[in-house]
Amino acid sequence: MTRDCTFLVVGGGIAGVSCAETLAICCPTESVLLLTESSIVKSVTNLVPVARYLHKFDVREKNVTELRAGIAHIVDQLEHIASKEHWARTKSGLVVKYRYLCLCTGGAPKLFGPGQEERIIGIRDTDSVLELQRRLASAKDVVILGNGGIASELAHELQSVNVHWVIRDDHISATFVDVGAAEFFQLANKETGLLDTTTASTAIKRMRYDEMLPRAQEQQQIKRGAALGPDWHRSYDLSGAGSSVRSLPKIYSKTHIEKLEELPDALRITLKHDDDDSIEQLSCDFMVSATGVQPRHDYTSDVPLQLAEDGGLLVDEMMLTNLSDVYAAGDVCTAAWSAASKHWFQMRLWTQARQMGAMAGRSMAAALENETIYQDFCFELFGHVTQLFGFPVVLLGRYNGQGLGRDYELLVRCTRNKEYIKFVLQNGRLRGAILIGDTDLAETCENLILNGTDLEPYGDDILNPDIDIEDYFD
Ligand SMILES: Cc1cc2nc3c(=O)[nH]c(=O)nc-3n(C[C@H](O)[C@H](O)[C@H](O)COP(=O)(O)OP(=O)(O)OC[C@H]3O[C@@H](n4cnc5c(N)ncnc54)[C@H](O)[C@@H]3O)c2cc1C
Ligand SMILES: NC(=O)C1=CN([C@@H]2O[C@H](COP(=O)(O)OP(=O)(O)OC[C@H]3O[C@@H](n4cnc5c(N)ncnc54)[C@H](OP(=O)(O)O)[C@@H]3O)[C@@H](O)[C@H]2O)C=CC1
Repeated sequence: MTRDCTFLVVGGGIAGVSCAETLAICCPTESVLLLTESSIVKSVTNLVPVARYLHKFDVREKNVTELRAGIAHIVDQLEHIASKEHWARTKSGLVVKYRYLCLCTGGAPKLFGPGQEERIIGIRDTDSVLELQRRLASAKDVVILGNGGIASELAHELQSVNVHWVIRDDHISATFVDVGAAEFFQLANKETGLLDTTTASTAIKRMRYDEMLPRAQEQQQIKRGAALGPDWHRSYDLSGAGSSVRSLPKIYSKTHIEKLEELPDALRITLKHDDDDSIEQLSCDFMVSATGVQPRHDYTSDVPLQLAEDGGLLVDEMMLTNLSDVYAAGDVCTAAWSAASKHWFQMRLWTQARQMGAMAGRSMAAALENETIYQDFCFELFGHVTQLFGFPVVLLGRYNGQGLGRDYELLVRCTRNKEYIKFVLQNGRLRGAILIGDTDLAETCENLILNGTDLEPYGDDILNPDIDIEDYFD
């Protein structure tokens, strides 16, 4: 069995669908074929600009048959790529001859432990959330391991269950925010409902911080499925079998798991606290290992695909891999140019999956037409819009001083239970920002970062609540 197409895109997540849609728009007379494991694919809807580079959007699941006209599909799994001869083979034995190929096969949760434990789960796709829900229904104690996006969401969303949150850092949500913002969230969480906004007091602080260096990633395990959409937890009841009185998660900071034991009716976890090497034991019904993503490329190729240290397929600015006419986008790839970018770096997020998918589509279309194109301007500035602990959050540029060494200053404005604004300044220039709450500062910060405006003359006034900096710089 064989099939021909000009463009073959593999993966029905946001990267694959964005790539296929871009190709269908750029090359309406060419054949675009989407090869996907599942007939349910993801697409972006309700795209709303928050600033010039920042967008909010919803992710919708739809049947692959509902994709725009001009995109054909096959529900199957990629097994092998013969890049020199320009064909790919699927698990069911179908050979697809292509001119250009794009790999958008996403990632899988990287679980803690050897991967055999029945009581450790990861969250990635709809199936994994249904499994979480099933286990929660009879659970009284749950451990969350990890300090990134999923852990932060679950710590806020799980109800009627005792949540034990084990983190290696000294503060919560460390992949996204600093210690000050973490305190802001925890305080707001405790005081929700008691807030009197009229008496909220504002404090401004300037301080120097050391860079928080990334730690080595550990255990890995491969699982299937397209990743969930933003606000995925709103569509599911995440209640346990315990008391319905809302209790805050118990946080075990600067703590490692020393040992895991699977008992007939529980998981016993031995914790070691880094500060004093003390040992503590916990028993839980199950543990959610929210410990990051492992790029997923469980197919073979005639020429080995070049991998980055984190296991991603290395791609250049045009999203091209080391294989001729083979591109990659989204969670499966690692941006080779990331380290050299002034204001952008890679994080495995929806926004970047969408941008990379579209960029790969444009590159493939340009290659077919023999045209030269440039990298999209969206890769000039890192931007992420999300929601943490019920607050809108905007992250811009090197928001945690990533890659700036020790050579930067922080300017922070905090209004309890209302807003937390952090500017990362280097040589008087804004290099990054964390904006929590309805600050309306996203576009101004984008401009200040990209224009490299000298903010030295304004001193701490730059965050003075009595000065409208939006007006100031417009
Ligand atoms: C619980 C959760 C919440 C998240 N929340 C947010 C958020 O709020 N904001 C945000 O920015 N990001 C969030 N993310 C991250 C975001 O979902 C991912 O970065 C993004 O979805 C990656 O898209 P992708 O298309 O690269 O990969 P995926 O969505 O993983 O899609 C990969 C696709 O490839 C298919 N595939 C894999 N191998 C093969 C093969 N051999 N043959 C055929 N098909 C194959 C898979 O079935 C899948 O359809 C979240 C992730 C998770 C897990
Ligand atoms: N709102 C949003 O934007 C959301 C985004 N996401 C995205 O989905 C993906 C998956 O999320 P998630 O799994 O939370 O991944 P993240 O990469 O966000 O976080 C992984 C966390 O696990 C920690 N970790 C890794 N290994 C271990 C270990 N062996 N023991 C203890 N802790 C460990 C990491 O610590 P360290 O940094 O020290 O290695 C880090 O805190 C990510 O790309 C994330 O950005 C998910 C949910 C919400």
